[in-house]
Amino acid sequence: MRTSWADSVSNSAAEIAISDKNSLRRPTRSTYVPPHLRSGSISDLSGPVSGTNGGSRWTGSDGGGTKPELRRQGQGNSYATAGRDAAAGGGGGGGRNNRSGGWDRREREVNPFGNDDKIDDIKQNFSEQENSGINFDAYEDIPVEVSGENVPPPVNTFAEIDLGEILNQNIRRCKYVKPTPIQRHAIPIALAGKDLMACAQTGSGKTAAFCFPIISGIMREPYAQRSHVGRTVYPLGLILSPTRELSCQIHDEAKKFSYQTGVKVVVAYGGAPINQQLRELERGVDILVATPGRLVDLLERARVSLQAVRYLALDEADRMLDMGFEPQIRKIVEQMNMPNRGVRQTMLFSATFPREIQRLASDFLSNHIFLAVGRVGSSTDLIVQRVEYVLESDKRSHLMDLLHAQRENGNHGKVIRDYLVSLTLQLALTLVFVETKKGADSLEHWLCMNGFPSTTIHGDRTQQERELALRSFKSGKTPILVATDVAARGLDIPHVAHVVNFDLPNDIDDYVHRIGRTGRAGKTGLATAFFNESNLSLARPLAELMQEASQEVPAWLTHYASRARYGGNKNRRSGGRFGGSDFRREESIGKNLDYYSGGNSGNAYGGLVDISGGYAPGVTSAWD
Ligand SMILES: Nc1ncnc2c1ncn2[C@@H]1O[C@H](COP(=O)(O)OP(=O)(O)OP(=O)(O)O)[C@@H](O)[C@H]1O
Repeated sequence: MRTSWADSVSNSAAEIAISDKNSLRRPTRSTYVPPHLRSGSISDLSGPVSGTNGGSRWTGSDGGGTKPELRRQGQGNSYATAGRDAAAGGGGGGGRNNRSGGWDRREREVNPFGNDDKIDDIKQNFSEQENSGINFDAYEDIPVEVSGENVPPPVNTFAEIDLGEILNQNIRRCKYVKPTPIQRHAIPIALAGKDLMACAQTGSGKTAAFCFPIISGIMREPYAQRSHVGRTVYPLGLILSPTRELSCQIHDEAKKFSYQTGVKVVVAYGGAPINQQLRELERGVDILVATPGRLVDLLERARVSLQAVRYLALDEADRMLDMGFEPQIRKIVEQMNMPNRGVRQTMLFSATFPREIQRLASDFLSNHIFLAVGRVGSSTDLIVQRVEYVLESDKRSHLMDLLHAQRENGNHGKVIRDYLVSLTLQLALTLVFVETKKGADSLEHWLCMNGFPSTTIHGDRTQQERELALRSFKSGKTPILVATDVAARGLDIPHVAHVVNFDLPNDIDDYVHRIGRTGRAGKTGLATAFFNESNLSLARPLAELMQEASQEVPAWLTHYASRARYGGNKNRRSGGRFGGSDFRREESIGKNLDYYSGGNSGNAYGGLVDISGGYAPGVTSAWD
């Protein structure tokens, strides 16, 4: 059995267990009405609703739960004006609608950029060459596939998007000079209020692609004040992710993006003391970033209600909707009073999107736009992939050889380069993936004994240990991290130069996410995999993947691939690159229907479009 599975399931199971225990123990409060039993809107509830208009604030002035694109009509002026006002106020305004929520957070808000807050300096020093970390050349000519109705055109610069001055300042503080391809396409779609299923390669900036529109949308909300009823809070935005560490990371990013906008972002995840999270929630929340287990707990305690959610984003959406998480997600989205699809705006993001998960995901979407940027489900060309035949019994000595070679090349440990000028730490970190939690501990111990400072992250460690391990790895104190699949998705750790698949996963998508911990944001990386007879089901998809990424495929792997039958369903790639094209299109073609021919005429992006190459509907895309 794969660890990735065991880990995520055991993590979420642990979170459910906590939640079950708590809900059983919790004394019934006489005043408490469980959210799912409340039939009315927030405004129907008696009790002190803090906020000018209670339930109607998120529905807009019509009070009727209109779609964002409808709501936004005619708001352009106030939006722009408020942005100007905020800018005139020195960049510290409470957003376009002065989202004070009854308290002034500006004084208390910690600057997530540290002291590096001299916007004018940043502006002055800005140039594409020196900034950003993103090598945009690496993303030139990237194939883009969009399908759906009335797709807004992409933008080339952040300036073309009306995000408002404060958000733009934060983008500059992040040193983002221009949008990445996924951001160029996804942000205008999301700002138009469309539901979105977006696939883009690992490390290509998906987090900002869903955070910017949510923050901007909340800043546009006509009724600015944050509401709560008793101790229940009503976030407007909900971002779900599969692991605690990823939720923390998204939270950190979102806090940077929303700095001084007045939009408050709170994180809730299992394994950490819930009381602290409850206290944070009580101070107010506009965007809640959460893992599903802890969110269910908060919902059952009625400390969070989803009734006001206007924006729902699932990061690593294919993982969130696979067998491990799907029941929990369905419960959260369908049984906890969240506004229906079509009323809320739903955005699903991942680097991989198998077709069967796309089909399942459409239950949560309304007339969505499908967007694929880059070779979906594939690795980026920035990652050099090597696969080596290594017997189980030889794996440790083989790893040792790799690490020694790396050390000799001066590629390991901490090298301080140009300290006085840039204070940049140039780290070369190695991430080693193994199958089991026990295997992780044992390999880490062995590496340490052999003079390679290492640490480990997996589901059997306490959250405190996990966070400590991650910090120690990031800082270079322990430049080797031995991990199970708990670290496979989403984590954005600078300077990971080498990913070693000591044990290969069973699923090619997991491989894609694992190696995607390196070669991020335009930087190059190396991924080495140890392959042997126990990985036969992966031979074919791995060989295909490497070939497509212009990697050297060893002859022995090609041989195994030609003999191999596909293992599980998920590794079957016929009919679409890892679900890299819109399943609606594939199905309509299968049924000989022209799904996109109706209702799209007159819109430049109304049908299936390859923006880089410009092929017509029905023509196979660059990676099919
Ligand atoms: N426009 C931009 N300019 C420069 N850097 C950017 C830009 N957008 C994002 N980044 C940086 O790129 C890195 C990768 O972004 P992010 O973590 O959002 O990738 P991702 O696509 O979500 O990856 P994964 O699929 O692994 O989750 C981050 O360090 C982020 O700060």
